Amino acid sequence: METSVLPLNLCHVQKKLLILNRFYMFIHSSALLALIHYRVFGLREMMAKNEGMRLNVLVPYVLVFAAELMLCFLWLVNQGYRWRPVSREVFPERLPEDDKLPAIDVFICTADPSKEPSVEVMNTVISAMALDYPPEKLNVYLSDDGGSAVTLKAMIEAWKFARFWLPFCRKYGIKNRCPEAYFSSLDDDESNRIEFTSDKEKIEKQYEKFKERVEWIKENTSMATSKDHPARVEVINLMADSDPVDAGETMPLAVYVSREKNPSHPHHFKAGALNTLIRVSGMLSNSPYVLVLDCDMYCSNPSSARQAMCFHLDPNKSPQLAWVQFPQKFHNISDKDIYDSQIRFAFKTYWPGKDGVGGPTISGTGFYLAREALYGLANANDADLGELRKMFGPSPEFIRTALRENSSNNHVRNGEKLSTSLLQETQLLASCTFEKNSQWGKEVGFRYFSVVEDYFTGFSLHCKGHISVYFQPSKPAFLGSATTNLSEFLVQNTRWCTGLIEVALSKYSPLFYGPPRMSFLQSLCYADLAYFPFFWLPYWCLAIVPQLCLIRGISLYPAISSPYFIPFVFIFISANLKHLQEVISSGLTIKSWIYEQRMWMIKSVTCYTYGTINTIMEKFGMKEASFLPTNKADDEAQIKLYQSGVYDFRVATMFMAPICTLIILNLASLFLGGVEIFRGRNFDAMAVQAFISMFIVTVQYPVIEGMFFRKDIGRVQQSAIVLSASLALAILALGAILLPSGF
Ligand SMILES: O=c1ccn([C@@H]2O[C@H](COP(=O)(O)OP(=O)(O)O[C@H]3O[C@H](CO)[C@@H](O)[C@H](O)[C@H]3O)[C@@H](O)[C@H]2O)c(=O)[nH]1
Ligand SMILES: [Mn+2]
Repeated sequence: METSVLPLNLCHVQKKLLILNRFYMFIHSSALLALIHYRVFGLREMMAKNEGMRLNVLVPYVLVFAAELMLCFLWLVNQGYRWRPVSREVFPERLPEDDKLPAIDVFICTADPSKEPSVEVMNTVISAMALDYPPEKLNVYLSDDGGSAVTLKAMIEAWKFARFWLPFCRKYGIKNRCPEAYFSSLDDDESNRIEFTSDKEKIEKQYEKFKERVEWIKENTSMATSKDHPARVEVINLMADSDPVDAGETMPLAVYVSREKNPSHPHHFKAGALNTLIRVSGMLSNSPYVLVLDCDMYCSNPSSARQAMCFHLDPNKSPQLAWVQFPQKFHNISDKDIYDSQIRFAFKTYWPGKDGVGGPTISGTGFYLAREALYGLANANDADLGELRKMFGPSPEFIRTALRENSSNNHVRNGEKLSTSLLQETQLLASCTFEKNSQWGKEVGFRYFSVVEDYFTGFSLHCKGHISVYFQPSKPAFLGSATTNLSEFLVQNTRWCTGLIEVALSKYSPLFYGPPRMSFLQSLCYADLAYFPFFWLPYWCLAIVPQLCLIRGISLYPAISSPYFIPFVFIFISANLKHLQEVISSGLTIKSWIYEQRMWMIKSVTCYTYGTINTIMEKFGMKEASFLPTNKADDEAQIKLYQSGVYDFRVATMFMAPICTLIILNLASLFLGGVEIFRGRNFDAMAVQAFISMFIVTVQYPVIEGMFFRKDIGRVQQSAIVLSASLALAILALGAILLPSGF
């Protein structure tokens, strides 16, 4: 046995951050205890004094206290990821020889060529085929949920172009292997040799031709997607005419899969598509590892496969390692990322923290997963065929591949025609009835329980004892298109919140389901993700109750002269400084801190609120689950607004109204309360409430601008303003009726 083998990867605990985090947890929680102490005693005092028993004073006090308790609880579950943040390092040069590397199946999902432009999707396909990995060990599967002829034809074109692109990349060691990104980037670090320059010109022309052909296909083929079509599996290598341009160049296997769709069968959105790919690929290549990509997430750095293998092939790794997650990064983030489209918090702060306590959750795209983990065969070792059918469905051929009883079917790549029986089998595996009476979506494959299939599948695998790893390379491995307009962003976030609340309000609620199955800290991390949409409860409350009381002169917070004023101020400052520290150590500036605060408030009163309502309606059967893919097609005017940091308020009234109502209400309370305070009444006791309104109004200033001062297309629509003003008036009137004057 060799003992001096150098490790393939290292894990570093971020010691300084760990100490800072734990110190912060300690002092912040002490201040929270002081706050609770103040509230409990305040309540007792109120009860003791007879006049204090007036319900209309007690109710606002109790509401604010309840909101604060909720915030304390959410703060508490938010600490899991702060406990032990880590970072990782890999040494791909220490990997075994190419011929000893395991094969990888790449899964790319697309659903609709009008929302997900084919050229962009094909760039993802091409960049995946061009990963720095032995091509005979790379198999790229594209799932087309729209069953669109455009996508199939475009994929054939992509494959033909890749036959030139791959040798070019290999020959010159091109680092950016997504053609669109490569040709539009200015930094050209390749050599300037004459041969290279002429080759580059040639390939660029071919790329332009490829794009033209895809455009031609789009113009001459129906762009319609269908919810009712048979299964179709095509091996692109066999379809593209195979005049051997570069004889000797091995190409990865490329397969187009469009599963059968039928309106009377649930299709489970992306999770359903991925499960079909698992089965079909099991028949055709059956690689032990799987890379999952969204159709817009191209491989920006071809090294990711080898980097991931530094974990999966580590001889010292735990046999439980199921996936290596890379961060989601985006190519279209503005310096002024006003919507926090990059989801900084998750990928820069949260995931490294989770990595220290059991591993990050699956983030939908950019992860290398061990196929076996999805089969859950560990407990089914000596299951008989009957039991296996109950798990995997009625295909003995597929079961054999899952048990790895037949060697992988490499004949497909070698140019042999797909045998009719094999083809029929894949079609059966992609049919919409195949999963009936099986464990697909439950115990096998990606889980269907929630529309955030990534979160729930990760949770489920972690509950089964698997672990995962988060790796952030210095050069981003994958780049996608983030949603950069408010409308799209709010719809997407509402979908996520709906999915998370589905889990939070179910028997899988992480604080209950997690602890017997995973560490408490890891359960906290999952709980935090599932519960954060509940922020809407305290946010609504704190945006209305203190304000109405301010107008009526009812004090809900300690006076400046009271010793309890200190913990309140401390909590506010400490929480915000911590947030600021996390923003700054993510490499951003104080501006991003304000953007995040703003979006947090906006999302709370819209996405989080509607997400909860959606889930409750689904539970009562009043609404069906849905997954509307985001729009990835560019809208020039909208991109311009985002790039210049101007909010685009062309948003459905349903989203705009809650935001505007609360802002108008806060403006009114600031004004009316301010007048009273100016008259010399009770400033000492009302200061905190005045500050809350002031804070909200200041942070949300761009919305005020959008309502009253902007004239461009992105301003808030008149109808939304009128509706919001009326709603705000109604709330004010209600306050005036229900609350006694404290002056
Ligand atoms: O019925 C569907 C719906 C979507 N998709 C594909 O799923 C991917 C993600 O969809 P997108 O519209 O980009 O949603 P996002 O909200 O941006 O996706 C994030 O959130 C999802 C969970 O809600 C995860 O699955 C994704 O990986 C993650 O990037 C895309 O490639 C779609 O083509 C399908 O294949 N079938
Ligand atoms: Mn997306």
